[in-house]
Amino acid sequence: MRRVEFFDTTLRDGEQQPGLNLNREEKLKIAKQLDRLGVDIIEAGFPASNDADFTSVQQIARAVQNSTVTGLSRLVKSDIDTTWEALKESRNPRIHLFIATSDVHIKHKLNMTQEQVIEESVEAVRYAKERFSVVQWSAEDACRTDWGFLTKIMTEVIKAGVDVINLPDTVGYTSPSEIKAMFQFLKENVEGAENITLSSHCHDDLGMAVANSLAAVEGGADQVECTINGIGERAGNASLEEIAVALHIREDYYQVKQNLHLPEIKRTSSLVSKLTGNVVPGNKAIVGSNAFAHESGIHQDGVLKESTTYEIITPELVGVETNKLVLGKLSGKHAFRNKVLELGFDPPDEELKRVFKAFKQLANKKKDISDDDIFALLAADKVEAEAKAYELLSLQVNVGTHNIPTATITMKMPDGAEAQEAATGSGSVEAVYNTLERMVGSPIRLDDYRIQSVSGGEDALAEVVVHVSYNQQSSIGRGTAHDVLEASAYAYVNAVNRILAEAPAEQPEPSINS
Ligand SMILES: CC(=O)SCCNC(=O)CCNC(=O)[C@H](O)C(C)(C)COP(=O)(O)OP(=O)(O)OC[C@H]1O[C@@H](n2cnc3c(N)ncnc32)[C@H](O)[C@@H]1OP(=O)(O)O
Ligand SMILES: CC(C)C(=O)C(=O)O
Ligand SMILES: [Mg+2]
Repeated sequence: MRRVEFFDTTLRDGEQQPGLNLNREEKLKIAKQLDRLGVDIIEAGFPASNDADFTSVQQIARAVQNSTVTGLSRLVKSDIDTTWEALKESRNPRIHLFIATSDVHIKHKLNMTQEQVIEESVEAVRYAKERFSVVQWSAEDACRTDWGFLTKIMTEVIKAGVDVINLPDTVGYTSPSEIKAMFQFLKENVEGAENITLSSHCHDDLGMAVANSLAAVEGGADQVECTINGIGERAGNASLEEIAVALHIREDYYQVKQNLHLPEIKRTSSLVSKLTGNVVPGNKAIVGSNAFAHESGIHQDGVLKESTTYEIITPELVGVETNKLVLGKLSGKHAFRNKVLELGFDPPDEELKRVFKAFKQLANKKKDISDDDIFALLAADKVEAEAKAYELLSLQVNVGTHNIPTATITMKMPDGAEAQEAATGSGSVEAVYNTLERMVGSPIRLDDYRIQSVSGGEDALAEVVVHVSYNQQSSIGRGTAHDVLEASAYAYVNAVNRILAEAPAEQPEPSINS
């Protein structure tokens, strides 16, 4: 099986992303991580473009252990000399020369003729070959270049001694079938092509950079140029992690090997994301936070029974600890039960059904359901199930700057009848508790009242815990709801119910106000 080499240009083309600026230390950190990932070639910068790039390329070339380090250069002698100065101490000095070959670039940008482009390329390759052990030459905008001209110029640079020819889709214009055909054509028609490495370098303007890179491999490319997280000029470059994992997972189809140590992928992606400030979208293939997450009940059930039903990549392959079953409004009972067991509860089926119903109601209102939310639902349900006497049916509270807070409550009483009562208070919680006290018909002292939010965010649940005493007994009650007053009422009713459960003989007589 032939091997495809990974040429990472995060530090050169990646840094060309508008607004992105990495300092020397940051570039060194990324280069060392790329080395650990096992990329074959690191393009560390464009040494002749500025002093910072020069120093950084030099420093990376000295520091990196296994990867070959290269730098970009125009076909200008002074650029080649500067690149040599930056790389001469590296283990395998390698230069990346480039010149545009498409009509539009030659005519409007370079203001040259095709013959001049060939002449300058040949001269630069020869000059570079006297210094560097590996010389790469790129036909910028190759995918918009006439194949006849490409054949001609490639033949000449091969004769001049080039080792690697890169055929970039500089503006992300090509399609998978077209680039595959282009590589196949040039491999067959360029004299000496069999003795050099052919490389692809795709941009993502039409969202096809990865697909085009893979098609180039099918067409015969032995090297792929790409960046971590697909960062780069305009819409970015082909993303390394996507190409690498596609080649691995579909090795049966592509029939190529690679040298990357895939479990370093996630760490590399996170490092680049942190240092560049480029947030990786949740749905990004391989490295997005949702790449191994499932929220739909049918998928969660499938994954719990056999993960390969919905996962073609194991999280561990790319250095992600585990997959995630996210609970939400589309989740089903299998995933819910799995979470309940994970939290250390093992309720009987009836209780589980009840809590699942409460969870579904909550999920309809709340975007992110946390473990704390589930825990609160389970704990609340447990005490309610232990002792159900009073049941809060509805609560309405009138408050306002110039109003006396008034609560109106409807409850199911221990005898099964519905009762309604209203009372005021100096604050809204007090109005609720005065009303409940009237309905319970006995003086119940509130000893302590605590409120906290369960999980974060604006839609977090409120959890209220109360300590009450009645007839020399004390009890704790807990209530959870989106609304603070509702949670307060649930907590109070819960505490009263627990007293009733523990001392049935002392039951306070309910008042009949309905
Ligand atoms: C497809 C790619 O990603 S190519 C790499 C792009 N990356 C960068 O441009 C980042 C670094 N660039 C720079 O720092 C600067 O552009 C420099 C230092 C390289 C050049 O800066 P300047 O001399 O001010 O020129 P400027 O950038 O305005 O224009 C580019 C010049 O290089 C010429 N040029 C472009 N490509 C090449 C090439 N491969 N070989 C020789 N000359 C080239 C252009 O025709 C233009 O020449 P002109 O001044 O005679 O018109
Ligand atoms: C310099 C070359 C390889 C390039 O980045 C491109 O053409 O996109
Ligand atoms: Mg590019």
